[in-house]
Amino acid sequence: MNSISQTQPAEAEKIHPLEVSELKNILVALFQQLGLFSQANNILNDDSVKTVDTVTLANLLGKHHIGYSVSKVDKEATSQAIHPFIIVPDTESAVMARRRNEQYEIFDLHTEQWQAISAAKLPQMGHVFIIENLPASKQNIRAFAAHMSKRTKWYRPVFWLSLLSSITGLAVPLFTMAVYDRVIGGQAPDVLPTIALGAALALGVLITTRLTRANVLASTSNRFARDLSNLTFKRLLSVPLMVLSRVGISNHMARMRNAEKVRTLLSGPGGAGLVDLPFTAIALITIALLSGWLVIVPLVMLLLFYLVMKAVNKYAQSASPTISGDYQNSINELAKNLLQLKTSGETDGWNTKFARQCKENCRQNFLFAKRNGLNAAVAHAMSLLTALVTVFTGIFLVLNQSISPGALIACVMLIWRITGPAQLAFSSSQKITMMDMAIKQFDRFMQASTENSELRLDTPATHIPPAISFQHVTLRYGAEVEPALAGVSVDIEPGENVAIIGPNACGKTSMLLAAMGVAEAQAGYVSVNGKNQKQYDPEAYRKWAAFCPAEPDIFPGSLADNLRIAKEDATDEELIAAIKAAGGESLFNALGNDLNIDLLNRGHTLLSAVEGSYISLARALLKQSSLLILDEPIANRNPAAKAQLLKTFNELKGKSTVLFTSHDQELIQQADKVVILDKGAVVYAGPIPDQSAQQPQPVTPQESLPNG
Ligand SMILES: Nc1ncnc2c1ncn2[C@@H]1O[C@H](COP(=O)(O)OP(=O)(O)OP(=O)(O)O)[C@@H](O)[C@H]1O
Repeated sequence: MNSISQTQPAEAEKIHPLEVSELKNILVALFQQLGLFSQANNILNDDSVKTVDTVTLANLLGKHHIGYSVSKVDKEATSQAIHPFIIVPDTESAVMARRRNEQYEIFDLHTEQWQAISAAKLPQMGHVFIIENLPASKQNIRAFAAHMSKRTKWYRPVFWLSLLSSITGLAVPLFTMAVYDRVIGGQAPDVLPTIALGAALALGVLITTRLTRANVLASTSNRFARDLSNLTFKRLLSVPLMVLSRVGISNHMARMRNAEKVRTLLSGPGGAGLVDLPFTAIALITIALLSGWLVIVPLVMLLLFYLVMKAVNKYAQSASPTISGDYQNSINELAKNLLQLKTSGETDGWNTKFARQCKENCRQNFLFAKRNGLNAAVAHAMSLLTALVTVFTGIFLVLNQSISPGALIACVMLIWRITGPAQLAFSSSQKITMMDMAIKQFDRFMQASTENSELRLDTPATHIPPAISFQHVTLRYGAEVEPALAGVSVDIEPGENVAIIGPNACGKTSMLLAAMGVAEAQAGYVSVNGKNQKQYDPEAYRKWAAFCPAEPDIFPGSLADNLRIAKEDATDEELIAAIKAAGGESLFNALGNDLNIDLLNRGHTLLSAVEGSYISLARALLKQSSLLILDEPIANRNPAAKAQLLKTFNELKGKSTVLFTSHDQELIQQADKVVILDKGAVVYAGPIPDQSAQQPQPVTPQESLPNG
């Protein structure tokens, strides 16, 4: 995928907050014009894309791997456009246009024809989405570099500001020289005010350019960090679950933190030092002009500086802490399992482990800090030495009267303008190494395959309950482990209510995850309405299918915030109806019938697991989907909540296809069909067995069903 395509939504966000009429049709037409007919159909048939604003436009281009850029309407940009482009004016409706030879054409949505138009008639105010490359383009293996190059504008002002600041930075040494040689040596005090005024002016310019440049660099690095965070997060969401679960949470956190490392690339003194480094050439040229061959001395010293610092840096890097990752993992684990640890009373072992890691972490960090201290001290000493050697060599030139004393003083002052940035750049070398690693990791991550592809563009028919068929599904979570599902074949009719039951770890959840398309089978497939589930657009499919996990996930915010994750535009009435249908009336009452109370901060009480499960189930019910996939929706409910949930289940019959796992016999009894799993294989699939026909003694159906 081209990284560019995903960098722009944040840019697009601020440009056109209003909904743009017909933008969806324009986007569909654009895809058709680009020859991407499946993608065009995907957008056209996706019910969740009702209206398109510029953010959605950017997201949809990104989703379908179209590389694009957004800028203010600009003749130069549009005249270079190879593909059709979309102009979103500030006031009028959006248009799709293209350049044909020397002429522009705009697309008429009604006649579906291109019509010639003069350049002057194209909207002049607004933003233009230029299509840069199509999905077939080769994957960019240097995603970060590609992203950097998109932000072309930042380095131009930085270049000019740095140049100006380097030139005005010459002022102080040169004025000092003038004072020494002309005012003192030449006995001409009358020129002093002019020199002072010039020096003040130069200093003013120097300070202003430095401040402005610091702002540009800080804002650029923040933009990078923001874009990279967005890109990483989006990519995380589109990587298949199996890949994500193999990698682990700490890695995801490290990835998100990479953006922070990149933030330090340009901001701060290290960044300024790096930017200034090429401009030290100006100081070197000035030294050469003032003192001739004396310039060789700082040049040789700089080479020595470089060699010594390289060795010292290597020495410092060899002490880079290696335990940081493990230490961070321990902290995460500790925070997550604090309650279990306290209740188990087995804290001694953890204490010892944690204290050991803490001590080792401190030891490694101390050693590293010590070596970095040495690094800084050597860099400082080398700077001093360079200045001193220049002074000592220069004295002979002064005594020879080859150069004036003022020129020597100016040269020594200029040496600091060279060694200063060099010192800063060297002291940032650790940051640079870390950032280099972060960039490489980012590039690798951007190459990870995602679930989205041009083969997955069908949108499901969301208004009818689907038929679902598991066809010889075999699913394993790792090469070395037994399959969680082994050749599972089950047919589920539209509107059927199916209970998946069996002992613990028999593969019930895995079957639900396969139906959701988040766990991918290695063999066999799941078909939905006769189509392989993998043909559907993963986002559209999961927007439609309502899933309730066994472990509730509560996000910071209120009950309303937590429920609207499932349906953004749900009314308060819908939210209340959903929480009640999930059996969570008691939770709603406990919250004072207020949807907007912060769940995590209400008097510092936390939600119980069952309260959380009401919210998870309510989220699923809120979607009013024709496909419900529920993992243990009824576990540990009180009788009133359970009765309500049984009623809800009854009401769903025929309207939605429902797959659920449960150990609750009453709920299982309501199902139209049961699938009994054992060690990942189906041992029975069909209507609830008629117990009386099989048993000589009448037994309750509950007794005959496997009880997990
Ligand atoms: N993400 C995963 N990574 C590795 N193994 C997994 C993963 N999820 C499940 N498993 C393994 O797959 C097998 C089936 O697990 P699954 O959760 O599907 O069973 P289950 O019947 O739902 O169990 P339970 O009733 O305990 O919820 C188990 O052996 C489990 O350890």
